[in-house]
Amino acid sequence: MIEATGLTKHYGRTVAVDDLSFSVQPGRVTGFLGPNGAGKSTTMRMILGLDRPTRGKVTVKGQDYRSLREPLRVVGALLDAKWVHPNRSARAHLQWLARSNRIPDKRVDEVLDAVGLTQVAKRRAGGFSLGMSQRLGIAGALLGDPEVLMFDEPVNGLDPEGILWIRQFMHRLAAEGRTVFVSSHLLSEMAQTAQDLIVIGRGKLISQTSTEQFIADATEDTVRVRSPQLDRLRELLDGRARIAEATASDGALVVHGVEPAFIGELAASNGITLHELSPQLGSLEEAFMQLTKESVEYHATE
Ligand SMILES: Nc1ncnc2c1ncn2[C@@H]1O[C@H](COP(=O)(O)OP(=O)(O)OP(=O)(O)O)[C@@H](O)[C@H]1O
Repeated sequence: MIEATGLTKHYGRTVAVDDLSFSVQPGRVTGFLGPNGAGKSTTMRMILGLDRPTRGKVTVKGQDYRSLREPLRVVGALLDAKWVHPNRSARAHLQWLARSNRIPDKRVDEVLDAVGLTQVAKRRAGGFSLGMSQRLGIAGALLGDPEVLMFDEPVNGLDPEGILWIRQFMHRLAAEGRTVFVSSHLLSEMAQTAQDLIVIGRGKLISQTSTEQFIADATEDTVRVRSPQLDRLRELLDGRARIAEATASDGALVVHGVEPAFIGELAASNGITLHELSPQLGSLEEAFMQLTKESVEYHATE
């Protein structure tokens, strides 16, 4: 569990993090979402004691990171996948990390296996692809078998296979009861990875909610419908008070103001065949951009 209260960080006149309060729960993947420069990395660095807050505080399992006696056993983090000695092998890199934290060598083989790097453990880490480097970084984060894991933009630059692997791996870690906190500037990615979302912009909290709720709010009652009996369906919909607007586009009807289930039931009870009945997820990115627009503009004019 991670808890921030009034967390604030100034760099000279730049307010990187501004009175941020949130909590990250165990057993779930929590997405930390915000446009570039929103303050995600700064917040993560403060959680890890790499930066001191100007005001406020952040604790991990109720404690300040700096007061943890064996921090690697409590929090594991991947901030920068390229943070390895290029000439060291993957195993040597992990052994060095393990030994400096009094973690037994056998744990190195366990984490190599967990991330699927056993076969290449003797190869020099400097020659690793980005996907392999990310796996090595994650192996390092897992060394102390910590309850809390943090990943800063872990899927940046990865191919679809790598993204899928990371996503599934995070779900597995959360299912084991761990607290998984992962940052991204892509809502579409987070919507598929995270169960909870903490959205920030310009260092300030914009929203803290479940991903499901965020999507429900963002895509509220916009549904695309295709049917060979579209005119009939339109007539039926037009008669309903809850219809806000109905417009035809590329042969489909875009309906606002009602839920998909309502349209499905209406169609079924009138013997209308549906070829498509889809909630509009396209508006998800729009909702995110709308939410964070001010913060992006602020940075663009800085
Ligand atoms: N060491 C520093 N010195 C001065 N300003 C900094 C420092 N670190 C971050 N900042 C500024 O603080 C703000 C937040 O940056 P931060 O890197 O935390 O954002 P971010 O959300 O992680 O962005 P990105 O997605 O681009 O990594 C930015 O305006 C950045 O320029």
